[in-house]
Amino acid sequence: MKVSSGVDILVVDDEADIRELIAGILEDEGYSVRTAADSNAALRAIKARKPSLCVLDIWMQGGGLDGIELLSVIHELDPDIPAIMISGHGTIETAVTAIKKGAFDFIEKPFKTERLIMVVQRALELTSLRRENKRLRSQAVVPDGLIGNSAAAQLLRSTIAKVAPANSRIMISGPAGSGKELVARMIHEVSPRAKCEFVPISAAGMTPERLDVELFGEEGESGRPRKIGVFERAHGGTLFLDEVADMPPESQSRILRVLVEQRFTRVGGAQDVQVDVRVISSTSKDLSTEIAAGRFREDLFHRLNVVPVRVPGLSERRGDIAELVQYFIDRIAAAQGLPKRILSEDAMATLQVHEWPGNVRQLRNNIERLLILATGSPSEPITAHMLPSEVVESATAGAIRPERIIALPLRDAREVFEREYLSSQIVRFGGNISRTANFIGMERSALHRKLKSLGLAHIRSDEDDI
Ligand SMILES: Nc1ncnc2c1ncn2[C@@H]1O[C@H](COP(=O)(O)OP(=O)(O)OP(=O)(O)O)[C@@H](O)[C@H]1O
Repeated sequence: MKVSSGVDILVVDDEADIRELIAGILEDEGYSVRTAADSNAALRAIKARKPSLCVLDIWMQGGGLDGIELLSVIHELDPDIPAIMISGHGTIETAVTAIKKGAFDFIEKPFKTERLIMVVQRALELTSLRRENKRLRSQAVVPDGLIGNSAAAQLLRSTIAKVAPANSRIMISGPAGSGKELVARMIHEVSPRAKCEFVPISAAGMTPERLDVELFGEEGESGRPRKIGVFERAHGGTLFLDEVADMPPESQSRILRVLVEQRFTRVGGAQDVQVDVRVISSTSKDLSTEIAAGRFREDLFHRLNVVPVRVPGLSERRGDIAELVQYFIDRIAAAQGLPKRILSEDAMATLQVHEWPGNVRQLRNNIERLLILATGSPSEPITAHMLPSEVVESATAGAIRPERIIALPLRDAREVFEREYLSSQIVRFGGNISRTANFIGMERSALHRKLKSLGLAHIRSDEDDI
């Protein structure tokens, strides 16, 4: 099947004949293809225009980055560009590493034309599916629920219920990917404004001029709008200023004026537009630092930060991880027509001790990758060694450090170990002693005695009293 247009593929290989061969095959399929002989040329091409997909040779001679290093740089620029790796004989292990680092798939040289075409098609399909899911999610009238039952998740739910009915502006802070936009959507959905739109806007990557048009719209002939801005679209509803600290100073001043005056003019226009909008903002940066550095207006901060809401990072609510994992498995499997998988106890434990710097979004991406790449029959559990290497490595690195306990006599060292081990296990099982005892292979009553002797009796859950 020929693909008409719009798909732009970048082929990076230091061998001219392979490069041309791959380009020729893909062009015959109707794709538009650009080529690069090394990583520098590749990065220049990507910066000039974002490709729909990259085909990267793993081993490239002549200086510059190799394919795997290039893959990391590309994904730093844009994690959504799918990459297919080309590996030579004997480099399968490296190709597997590339997949763990986020490559979509790999093709072994010498390869069959059909295999190349099939992998490219699959990668493009998956990417467009993801884009569509993202679009649907951003349009969804009813947001996904807030998953999790940790004390932090419960507090967040009760805060949402409290702040939603009021009309006050809200500033949601929390690390990237922790769920700030989800919380904003939930506030909108349970507020009296739910019948009108929730409109998110992010300033990332926009020039101040473009952002002005996005925020306030643009006026065409005879005072008629050529483009409606988000302030107008959110009339009666909620405007979500995502990562508000990314707003350039010019836009900060204009937003402040709208908040004070409740009116604005469209770009290129003279007519006042009046709106009734509730503004919810989010930040993953410490705004007091941004204010001190002169990057964020203090008067705007006070206008926006009427009710502060903090969304904790995932490492502060590890008790939610098991539930989130199950939720993502169910959702992603259903959305992408993939078989559901179960996780072995050790795989789940590894996910529960990982730091998750990218928070819930990173956990979600890892689950999606696991479901897509999982080998073996769907009835076989996914084990810890099938998880991405950085997750497995950080789990072992977090274990009791020998340099800390080496200075202790055995009895005290054992106590340090038992204390850390048992408290982590209990947190992992949401404070449930029976499940903890079952997993660690101890009688429930013996575990109770042990916790008491270690001074840890308080961390068990209430319903678990003996
Ligand atoms: N408690 C939760 N239950 C279910 N899904 C969640 C939860 N928290 C976050 N998510 C999901 O994780 C992803 C990231 O969340 P979201 O976009 O709200 O984070 P964010 O803090 O706004 O991120 P950023 O700072 O990068 O804009 C989304 O897919 C969201 O639906």
